[in-house]
Amino acid sequence: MAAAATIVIVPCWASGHFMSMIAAGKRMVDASGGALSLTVLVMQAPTPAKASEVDAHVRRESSSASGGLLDVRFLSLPAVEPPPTGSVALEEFNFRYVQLHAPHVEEAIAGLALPVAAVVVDLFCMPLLDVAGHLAVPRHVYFASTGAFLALMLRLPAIRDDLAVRLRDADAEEGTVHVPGLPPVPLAYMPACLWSGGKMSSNYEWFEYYGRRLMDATGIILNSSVQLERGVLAAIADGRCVPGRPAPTVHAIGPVVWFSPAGGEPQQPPHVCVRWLDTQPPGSVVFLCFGSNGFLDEAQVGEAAAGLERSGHRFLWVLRGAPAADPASPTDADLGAALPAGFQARTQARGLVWPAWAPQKEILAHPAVGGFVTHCGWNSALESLWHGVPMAPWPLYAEQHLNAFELASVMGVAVVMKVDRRRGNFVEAPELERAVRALMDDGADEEGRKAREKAADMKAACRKAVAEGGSSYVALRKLVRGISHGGVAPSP
Ligand SMILES: O=c1ccn([C@@H]2O[C@H](COP(=O)(O)OP(=O)(O)O[C@H]3O[C@H](CO)[C@@H](O)[C@H](O)[C@H]3O)[C@@H](O)[C@H]2O)c(=O)[nH]1
Repeated sequence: MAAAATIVIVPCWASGHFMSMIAAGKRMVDASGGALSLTVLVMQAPTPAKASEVDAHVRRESSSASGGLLDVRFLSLPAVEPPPTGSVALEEFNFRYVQLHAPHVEEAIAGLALPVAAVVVDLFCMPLLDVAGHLAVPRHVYFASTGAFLALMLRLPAIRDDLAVRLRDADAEEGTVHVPGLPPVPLAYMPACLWSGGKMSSNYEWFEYYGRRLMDATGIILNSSVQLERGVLAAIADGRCVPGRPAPTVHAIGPVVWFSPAGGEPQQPPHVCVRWLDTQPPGSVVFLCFGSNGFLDEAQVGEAAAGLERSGHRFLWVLRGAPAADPASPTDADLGAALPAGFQARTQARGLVWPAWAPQKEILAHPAVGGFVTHCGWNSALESLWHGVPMAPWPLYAEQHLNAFELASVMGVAVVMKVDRRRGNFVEAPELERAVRALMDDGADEEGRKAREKAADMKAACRKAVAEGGSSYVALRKLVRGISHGGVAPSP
């Protein structure tokens, strides 16, 4: 049937956000049974490397969407001149860059042929909430991270003074922070976007702003589920985050990962990493990967190589090189130069180092993979849980330290690994060796055994959440019903 209205989504250009939001948008359209279409307004990314990543995503998604059953359209917004970077904090730059798109977003929405049922903006595109407000269209925020980070952000304005003082204190590492619904969070696990290098981050005030603006949304669409984060979701719903004001309804529709039987879109012919995994015994390989932006410096690569070698375990290591021009885009690594002399020769019988983007979803779905050393980007964590793979958290930036705490100390699906924040999240070789052994040694380590069991439980819980009648399935349908009935025609 032809769609009667469209959902407009405005994703942020970062891959971990962009792909997650497209997948969520498609899921909404699918759940509407054809009553809604999806219109994706694509901002040109501010750097050439990110712009080409976004182009690749749009090309791939446009071809698969047109070949499929879903009504999905991509509209490119006119390019804007990025604001000067200078000494401006990253979040301020992003905010100003997004804000410059507001007139183009308004014009694009006004020019649509179908009535607009809702506008959904990424967390980092929050200035565009005002456009939807101006057009009197329901406005939702898509939150690609955890409910725990959402609870903390909602709480930031209320705890500003207390937190600001403590985060400014270089010796504050011993304290804890109260995130509603979580056990006390040690300061060492505070997100790096709030606290880094032993002091308050220059981005702090922007996250506080986002926390405040979240309250202006009609609803918050969250890539998580009640099964994964019952405590924090209850705390948000009970109004424990913002004193005296209920938060907007949180629609926990996750995990939003791809749901083909293999858990990804298998490449033909299979990728080198997958072909190598095909030759390894079940559950024997530890996989190391650090998301779309993560990379390790030279000293850390040497230390990680030593830890992996001493662990004696099989490994698949995605090793990216330091960014060249764009600080958020790692390059393909020159393995000869990056790895310690002789490492590859000594470990070639049991290890593969891959220097470029790898098919992570396919890798995590592979039966040979038994553990995942991850930077704890939330998509990576969800993909791991979807396949029941236990983790060793190695957080690097953004909110990843908080995710690491939740995975290890709340969900119990990860073994703790000591990451030295004061040394740029450095992990010593013996610590990596210990964590890999704990994760992979069969039954030898109690923490590892529990993490494997819990990860298997979470695999079942994730699948149950999105299956018919599951909490995320129900939340998605409720959201879509609400959107279908609340749509209004765009302004003439
Ligand atoms: O070689 C690679 C590297 C990554 N991926 C995929 O890229 C995505 C990475 O997403 P994520 O794990 O969330 O990491 P980031 O790209 O770092 O994501 C950003 O966005 C996330 C969602 O808000 C946050 O949780 C992170 O901290 C933030 O860095 C995942 O789907 C991976 O499967 C690959 O397929 N191959």
